[in-house]
Amino acid sequence: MTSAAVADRAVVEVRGLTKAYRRRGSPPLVAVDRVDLTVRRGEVYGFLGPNGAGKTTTLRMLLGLVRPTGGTASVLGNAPGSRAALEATGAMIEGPAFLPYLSGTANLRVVARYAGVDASRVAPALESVGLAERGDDRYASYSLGMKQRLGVAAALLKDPVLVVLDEPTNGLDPAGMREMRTLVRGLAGRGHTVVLSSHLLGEVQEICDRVAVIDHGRVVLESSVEEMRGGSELVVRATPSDVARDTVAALRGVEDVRLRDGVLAVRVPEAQTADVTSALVGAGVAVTEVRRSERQLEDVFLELTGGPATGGGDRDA
Ligand SMILES: Nc1ncnc2c1ncn2[C@@H]1O[C@H](COP(=O)(O)OP(=O)(O)OP(=O)(O)O)[C@@H](O)[C@H]1O
Repeated sequence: MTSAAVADRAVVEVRGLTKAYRRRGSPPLVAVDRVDLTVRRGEVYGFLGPNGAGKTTTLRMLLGLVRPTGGTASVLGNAPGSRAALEATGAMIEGPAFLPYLSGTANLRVVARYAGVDASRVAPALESVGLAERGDDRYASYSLGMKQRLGVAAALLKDPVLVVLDEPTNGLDPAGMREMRTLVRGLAGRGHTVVLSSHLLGEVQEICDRVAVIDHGRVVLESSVEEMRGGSELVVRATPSDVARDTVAALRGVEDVRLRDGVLAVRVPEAQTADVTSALVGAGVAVTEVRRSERQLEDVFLELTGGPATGGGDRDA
């Protein structure tokens, strides 16, 4: 294969991946149902879905920790769990486990020895998660955000092509979340490919390049975050609103106009915003507000699944 072909090859390819758990006296529980995914080199790929959707099970299959009952998965062309796949992959899954009485540095040395990685990798890994100065402090003294970042540092010890992070911001306060987002984007900036799971729409929207939306084990959408938002809309408040709607609908370039609760949502190229305003004024309509609004991932999720994005009354979404 040429080097260009290697660079183009997907880092993760998943086709028809399925995991059914047998249950005594009941039909099997299909945790992951015929999932197709492609993760390209250098992107941050988000796996978005409510609790219990099957995200962790899928990630565990990518790491060779859970055996699929159907379909295929590959990491850089290798079977998950194979030596070649493991060498190319670093992961933080279901919370990092470290020894509380050891320092961050000492903990990473333990992980490095266990993983057969040279101890010289510990310092750069700490550095890349912003913990270089706290490396000598005991793990027990770390904030939750620091603990999570040490988990990412452990995943980076091998300097892997692929970094898999299961709910990396789970439980973090807003400052910790922000640090983790910056860290993840930085990983992609340094050439790593990142696959992460999240049940937080806003987070995925901010960090990821592409997203798979998963619901009840099925991928209901795989696309770029940009495409998923579907471009921006113009929000217009004007009275009388029905005259405003008809005026805007008659304009060239307007793709769609919807009137909801007295507010118009207009799909129109950004360059034509001024045309909308002047047409309304020309029609004698009183305009009180014209602004651009991004379509949120939350709206997309509702459209796709017919339900809210977080199950079980989760904290924020
Ligand atoms: N070892 C197992 N045995 C039986 N059922 C399991 C097992 N692991 C997961 N499941 C079930 O599979 C489904 C998907 O679980 P999974 O943990 O993959 O979801 P998730 O999207 O990661 O959600 P969460 O964020 O809550 O972990 C759930 O219904 C879960 O109860």
